[in-house]
Amino acid sequence: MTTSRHDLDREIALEQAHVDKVYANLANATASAKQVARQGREIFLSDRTNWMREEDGTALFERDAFAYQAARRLAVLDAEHEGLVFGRLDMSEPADEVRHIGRLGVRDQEYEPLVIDWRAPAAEPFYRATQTDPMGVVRRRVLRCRDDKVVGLEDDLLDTDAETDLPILGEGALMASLTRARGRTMKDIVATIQAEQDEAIRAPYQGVTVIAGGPGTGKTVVALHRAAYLLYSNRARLEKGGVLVVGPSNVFMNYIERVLPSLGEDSVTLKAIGSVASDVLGMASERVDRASAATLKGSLRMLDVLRRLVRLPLISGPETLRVRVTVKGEVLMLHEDELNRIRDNVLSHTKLNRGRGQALDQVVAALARKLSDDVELGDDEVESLIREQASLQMFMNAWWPALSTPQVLARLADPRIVEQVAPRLTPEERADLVESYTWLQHDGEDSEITGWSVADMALLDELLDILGPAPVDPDDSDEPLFVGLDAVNELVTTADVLRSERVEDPDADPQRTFAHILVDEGQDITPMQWRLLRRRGPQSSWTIVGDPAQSSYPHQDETARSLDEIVGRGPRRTFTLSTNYRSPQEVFDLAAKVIVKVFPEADLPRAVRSTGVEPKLATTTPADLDADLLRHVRELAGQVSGTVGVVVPASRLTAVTKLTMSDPKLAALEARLVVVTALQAKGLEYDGVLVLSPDEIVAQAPGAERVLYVALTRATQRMTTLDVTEPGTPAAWRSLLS
Ligand SMILES: Nc1ncnc2c1ncn2[C@@H]1O[C@H](COP(=O)(O)OP(=O)(O)OP(=O)(O)O)[C@@H](O)[C@H]1O
Repeated sequence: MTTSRHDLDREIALEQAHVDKVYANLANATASAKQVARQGREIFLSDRTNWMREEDGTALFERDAFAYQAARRLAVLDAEHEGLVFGRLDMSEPADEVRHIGRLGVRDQEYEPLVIDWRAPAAEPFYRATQTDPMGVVRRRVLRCRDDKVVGLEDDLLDTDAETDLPILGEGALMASLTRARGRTMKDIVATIQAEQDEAIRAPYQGVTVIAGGPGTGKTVVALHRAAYLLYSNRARLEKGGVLVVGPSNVFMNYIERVLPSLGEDSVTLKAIGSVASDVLGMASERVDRASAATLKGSLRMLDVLRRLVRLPLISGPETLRVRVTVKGEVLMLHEDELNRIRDNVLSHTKLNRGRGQALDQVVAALARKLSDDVELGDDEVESLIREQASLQMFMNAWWPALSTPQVLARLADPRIVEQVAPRLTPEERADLVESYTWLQHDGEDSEITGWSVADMALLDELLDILGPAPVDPDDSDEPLFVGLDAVNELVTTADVLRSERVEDPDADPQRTFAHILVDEGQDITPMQWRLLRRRGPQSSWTIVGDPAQSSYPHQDETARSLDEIVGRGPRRTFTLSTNYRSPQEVFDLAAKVIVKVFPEADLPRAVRSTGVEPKLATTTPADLDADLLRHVRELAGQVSGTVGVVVPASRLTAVTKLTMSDPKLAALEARLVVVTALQAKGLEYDGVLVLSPDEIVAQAPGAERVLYVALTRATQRMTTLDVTEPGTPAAWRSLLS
């Protein structure tokens, strides 16, 4: 490989000339797009009777649609200071053709391509060509740019048989990119996508695409590039229908949020799993239940509990659950059994919040049937006499109130209710469930735990599906809940009826739906959460990213069944990524030893690089913990130039955060230092990682050793583990290493 400074400078100057031309053309296109937009607006705003001129305006818009698109995406890129051009292909077929590859396509005045969008078919060889199959490429060049300046380049000679005098420069773009210090947010990999990753990115839109592979194989970053690719190849469908990207937490969403804008896409909705249902619930959560409750609440067994809960009336017992009216001096009553039958009958085909009218009708009819035959009144008269009675209205308000989902779920704080609605759970599970809602009794004052949990969001969303939306104002519950037949008299025409039903359509699903849903860390999505997601995409196609070996939800078979429901009969394709781009071999070898003992079927990727530095396995005692922890974290911070992550068991999060902040040296690191639980660290990476007390992480996290495996696979450079044990007592997890 030629590496002389002179050659390099000459080639950089040549590339700079092309990049300058690209920016100049783009500036022209943007200026003309803006001008056309302005003219278009003026035309539309001018005299509305001048139809010819309006048509002119439309034509202008169509002709310049390309410029608009480019200008819009450029505005996003500008904000990111990313280099627009990052690659070049020198082709042998077609002979001597040169293609520059970039974040968006740019053409010159003659409509000749100056830069090809990385997602276009013509750019595919940039990612797929190899020396075995050069795909017509002689030389592949990666350009490193800072804003609009070319600062370096790396070449690969792909067609070794081709007679060429093209210089081959540089030392490999991938390694340069992998060894850079990490910041707080994920970067795009558009210049260094590898062939197996490219296949997953460009997989067809339809059905379900599963991206599997071990830690650090690029599943997340590949999935995000896939979202950008799908927007490019199916823009009309996806911009209209929307793309939803779901991840495990807000920290994770913040970590990945810059990737799509850096690829010029800003129209994607990003949500943590605890926020997906905020569209209908008006709330979100990040709070994780204790392991046993989290697992139970994620299970499909909760469906039976919720359905029974909705059926269970708020009032019960022969003295309370009865209705009594008087007609012509005759007392008519319905008792618990009869009322329960009506309730079951209505709820067998109607949602509770939509069924009140029917339930009232059936109660009235049943009461009317009780009237003795010798009362001489027409059926209609009897029914309207019954309906008028205040006792009936009061009974209906108590028996069939419009319910909000939190009101219903909150009933699980009462052990007597749980006893009735959860006969299939074990006594321990029932106790776990009640215990997880004790915060509802305390007004949240003395307890650290307040508010609904992430798992509750899926239960609330499910309840909404069972109940139907509550009417806007619960105080109006004597009124018909929705405009229905009762209101027809006031309407004039059939069209009015239809229109009115459209506005208040009680059968319309309230949640927002998407055309494509991308789920990251899919191994942690519980079956109840899959149901929540499916309601957001009944017709959508899916990209599902995950690694079962990192799962914190223990019942994988149940999860697999939920996933099968999503797939239905649609096409499903799986891509398994096999190279670990994150952790050095020394770090990953240690993590691999842990996971194969407990999860032998784990996908173990091959680490792409090695640093020669083994992880450090340190031990301390409870008494020395604070001092030793600070010492080790300071040491790591001195060894790496990027981020340092302290991964702790959940019970120590607050204490360790305070401890590190109280140390002036560590406090000075500011954004470079992060303290997170092992669960929060999912999907993230840091240059230096300290894993505190692996044994406690195993004991406290729902996925036990699998969550420890997550913690042990976060480092890009160096890792220290710190056991906290009494002198002479070895840490239990170390036995997994032998
Ligand atoms: N082709 C590539 N070029 C440069 N960097 C890459 C490439 N592929 C992956 N990486 C980098 O490797 C790191 C790991 O990627 P990513 O987080 O997507 O992996 P993952 O498979 O989702 O990991 P985990 O399962 O642990 O969440 C990231 O820093 C990513 O940018």
